[in-house]
Amino acid sequence: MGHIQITPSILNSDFARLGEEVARIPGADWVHVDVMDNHFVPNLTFGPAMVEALARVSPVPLDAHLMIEDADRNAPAYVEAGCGSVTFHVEAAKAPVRLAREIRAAGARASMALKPATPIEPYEDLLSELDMVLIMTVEPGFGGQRFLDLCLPKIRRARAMMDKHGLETWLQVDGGVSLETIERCAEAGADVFVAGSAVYSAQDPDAMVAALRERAAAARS
Ligand SMILES: O=C(CO)[C@@H](O)[C@H](O)COP(=O)(O)O
Ligand SMILES: [Fe+2]
Repeated sequence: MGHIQITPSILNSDFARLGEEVARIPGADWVHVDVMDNHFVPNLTFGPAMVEALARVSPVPLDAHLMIEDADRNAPAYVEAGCGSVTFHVEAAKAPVRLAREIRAAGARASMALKPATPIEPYEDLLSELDMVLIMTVEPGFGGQRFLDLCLPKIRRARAMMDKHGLETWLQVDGGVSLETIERCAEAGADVFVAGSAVYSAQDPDAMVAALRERAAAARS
C-alpha cells in the first residue's frame, strides 16, 4: 500500500472562482477534476481548455477523472492539457491496454475507473499496465451523494490482487468520502482518497484535507 494521498474534487466548489478555489487546498496531494460529457453520465462539466487553464494556476498537480464516452479518442487531450494523472472508465474504453500505454507514453500516470456494478476480477491481468485503479463508491455523475458500503469488498479484493502480484498500483476511492467514511476505505486498502463536498463545504478546506489524512492514517495503524 502506498502513502496516504488526499485529492479534493472541485466539482462542488465555486466554478466562477476556480483559480481561488484550488489555492485554498495547498496541503492536498492532487486536485481531482471531474470531466463529464452528459452522455456517459447525466451531467456536464468542462473540457480540456478549462483543465489546461486550471493546470497553469493549481498549486498541486491535476488528477483528471474522465466520465466521458469514447475514452480512447478523448483521454489523450487531458495529458496534453497538463494533468499528471488521467483516469478513464473501463466501461467507456474499447482498448484499455492501448489507452493506458498511450497515456503513460505521453507522460502522465494512467488510471482506470470502475463503476459500482463493474467487477475488478476481469481486469486482474491489466493491473500491471496501470498506475492507479479508481473504485467508485457512488454512481458517477454528481457530488454530495451517499457513500455505498457495498463497494468495500471490491476495494479489499483489488488490494489483495495488487499484493498478490507485488504491484505498487495506487488504489483510489471516489464518492461520499468524508471524516465518517474514510476509515472504512483505508481499512479496506485504499490509499488515494477523493473528497469533494467534505472538503469544499468545510470552513477551512485545507484543514479538512489534514483531518482526512490523519483519520485515514489512524485507520491503518
Ligand atoms: O466523480 C465524482 C462524482 O461522479 C466525484 O469525484 C465527486 O465529485 C466527489 O464528490 P463527493 O461525493 O466527495 O461530494
Ligand atoms: Fe471523481
